[in-house]
Amino acid sequence: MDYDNIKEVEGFIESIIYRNEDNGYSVFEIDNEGEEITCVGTLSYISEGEYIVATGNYVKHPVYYMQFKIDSYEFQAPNDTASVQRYLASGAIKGIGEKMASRIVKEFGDDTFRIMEEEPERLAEIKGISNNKAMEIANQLMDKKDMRKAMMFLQKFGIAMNLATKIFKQYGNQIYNLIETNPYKLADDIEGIGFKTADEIASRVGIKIDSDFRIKSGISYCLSQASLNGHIFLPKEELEKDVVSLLLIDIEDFDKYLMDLAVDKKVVCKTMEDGSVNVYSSLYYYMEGNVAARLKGLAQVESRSLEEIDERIKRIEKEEDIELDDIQKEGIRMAATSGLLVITGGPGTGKTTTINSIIKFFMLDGLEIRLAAPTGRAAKRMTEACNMEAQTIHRLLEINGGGASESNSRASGLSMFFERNEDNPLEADVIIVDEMSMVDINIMYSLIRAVAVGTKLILVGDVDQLPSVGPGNILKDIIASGCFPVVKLEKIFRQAETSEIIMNAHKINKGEEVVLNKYSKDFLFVRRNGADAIINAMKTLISDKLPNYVHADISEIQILTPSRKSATGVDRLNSIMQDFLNPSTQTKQERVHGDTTYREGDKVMQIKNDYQLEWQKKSKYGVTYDRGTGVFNGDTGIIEEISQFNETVTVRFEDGRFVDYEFSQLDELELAYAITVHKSQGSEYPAVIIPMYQGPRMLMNRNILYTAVTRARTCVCMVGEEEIFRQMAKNITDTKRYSSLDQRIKEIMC
Ligand SMILES: Nc1ncnc2c1ncn2[C@@H]1O[C@H](COP(=O)(O)OP(=O)(O)OP(=O)(O)O)[C@@H](O)[C@H]1O
Repeated sequence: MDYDNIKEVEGFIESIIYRNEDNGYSVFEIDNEGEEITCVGTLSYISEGEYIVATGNYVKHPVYYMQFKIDSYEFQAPNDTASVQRYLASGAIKGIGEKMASRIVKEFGDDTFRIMEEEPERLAEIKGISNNKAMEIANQLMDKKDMRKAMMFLQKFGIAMNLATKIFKQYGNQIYNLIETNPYKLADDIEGIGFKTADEIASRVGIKIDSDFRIKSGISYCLSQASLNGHIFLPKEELEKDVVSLLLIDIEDFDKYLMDLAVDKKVVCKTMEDGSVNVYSSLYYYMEGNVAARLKGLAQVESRSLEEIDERIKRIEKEEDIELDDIQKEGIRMAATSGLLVITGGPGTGKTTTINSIIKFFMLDGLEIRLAAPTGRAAKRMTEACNMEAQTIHRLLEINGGGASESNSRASGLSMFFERNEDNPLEADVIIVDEMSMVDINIMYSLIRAVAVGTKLILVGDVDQLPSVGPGNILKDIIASGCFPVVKLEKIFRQAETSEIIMNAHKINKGEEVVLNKYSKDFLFVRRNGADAIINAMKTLISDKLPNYVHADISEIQILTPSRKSATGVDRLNSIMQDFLNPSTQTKQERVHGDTTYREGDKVMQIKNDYQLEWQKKSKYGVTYDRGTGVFNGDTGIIEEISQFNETVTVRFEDGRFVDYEFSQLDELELAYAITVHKSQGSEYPAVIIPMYQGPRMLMNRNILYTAVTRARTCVCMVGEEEIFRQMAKNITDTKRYSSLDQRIKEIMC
């Protein structure tokens, strides 16, 4: 065949081989009078059975040979009886099979399509088609036509195909009117469309920049952006400033817009005692209130003989061969007599020892105890430290997949995802949650809804760790409220000679001088100047020095760095360390996705919670013995295999789970030779390496340094400039987080 001269093909779409709903890229086969042609192209809409006329040219694919690459195309209504019959029989219209199609065409001939569109009631003349069915068929035809038109329309605004489908499903033919009057509604209603996209559409259709819709949508957007930075609310003045700089207009009567949004129940404005006003998105306002009320409900006092408690503490001390400190004992007494307890302290202050004694105490009562932590790694650590199974909070609450995404779940406080809630609370007498500093308002709300009054809740954590990534300041606020029993552990039990990590972490936290040298057993500072010299020294440490020193595999040693983008940020370090530790070879398969090359043998991390991702556990013979769903933010593993044929990347996670990622799902993974300190929260590694090099000031602070250092079990290795270390240790200008759980608790408790 003379492929070079063929510039147009046409035929029925026989089968869709591949379609990316994000960008419309499709591979499909058409039947051109018996000849099958494989076509590739970006199509806003596609459906098997449609008749397409496409222009383009043939290209040669290395595996699939000749394919027709589409430049432009149009769908044509079938125009001869054979085509009409074929279209109807293709399954494109639900409820019409081959036999029915031939009956219809026999009756109406070439006029079939016109009749179906203009006089659909006549379809009922055909045997087997009732009046209702006739109308249903007509509706389907109409819908298809409408959908095609809407997709083409939305594409003009650069809206991805799957979003366009969602938009059409939500609004149908209202979409044209909506886009012309208030495209900002899309940002409210459609997950995946944000203010920026809506604003872009609005400017194209000529909506005024000071339109009410734009201002109100801008306010909601600024509040949601604030929540991404951890805030539950914003002071009114700050919000107004954000909105003005977003919209680049003067707003005369800001209060009026706030009032409108409050009437629509989108925001809550709260006037404080000093007359200032805080603005909340309604979601977080009610979540905070709910968490406060439920905490109050749990905080019941149980009367119990102190003598009996102390007797039992003695018994535990004897059995465990340990002498508990006075505060630790007090902690056990409080746990025995309170429905809600917080235990807080820095590293090595005996939190785990106290939890373990509490567990023993309640075991002697025969109580059912459940342990949980916010991430998989933290839960694993807790399991080892307590010698009892700990789960992620997600698993504890029995995540059910639900079919929605995380951002969707945010809108409903995640709760739609969990089997456990107020109607089906956790069946436990005592629930102990570790690493509470990582718990944000969403997960706290979901957790507390599932804890019935009468179940004891013990919250454990170190308030000086970085706050949660999500909004809220839960642990700090609960303590700050002063309304609940808190055990503050301050004595460092691990001695200086055995752990400089612990001693120095406490010094950093208190702002005391830390001696830096390279002769320490576990707190090393290697002086280097300049990013490249620092990275070279890091290479030697990770490949040569540390694995033997801490008896760990290279993959277990973690590089932690404050920033993403600097010269020693995550992105650059990952690319350098990948080349160094896992270079390209002929035998290793690779897959490029975005800016990243994924290679067999690479260390990777899951970077979002995906409740639907399937995993399997396999025996050493490759036989699956366990399977389930859910892979969570922070889970780390190694790329075991990349299959170009199946278009999958298989990752073996640290806990032995295998997960197949389709190539299109690679956004969920990141290389993990280096990770941010934020991502390392709740994890512990045998050794960590931290570059000490300049970066964005707001990330070069004490909180980050403290969190990074406390991630190391056996050895912390800092490489770089001493001055940077000193600056970080000094910088306590914590970026302010607006949350008010402490106030809300006080309001209902006092
Ligand atoms: N009362 C005590 N007497 C003697 N040693 C203790 C006591 N309490 C804790 N320790 C010891 O101190 C060390 C640190 O305690 P533990 O692991 O409980 O602290 P932690 O706060 O959980 O630390 P991290 O946050 O670093 O895990 C352990 O070796 C533990 O055995």
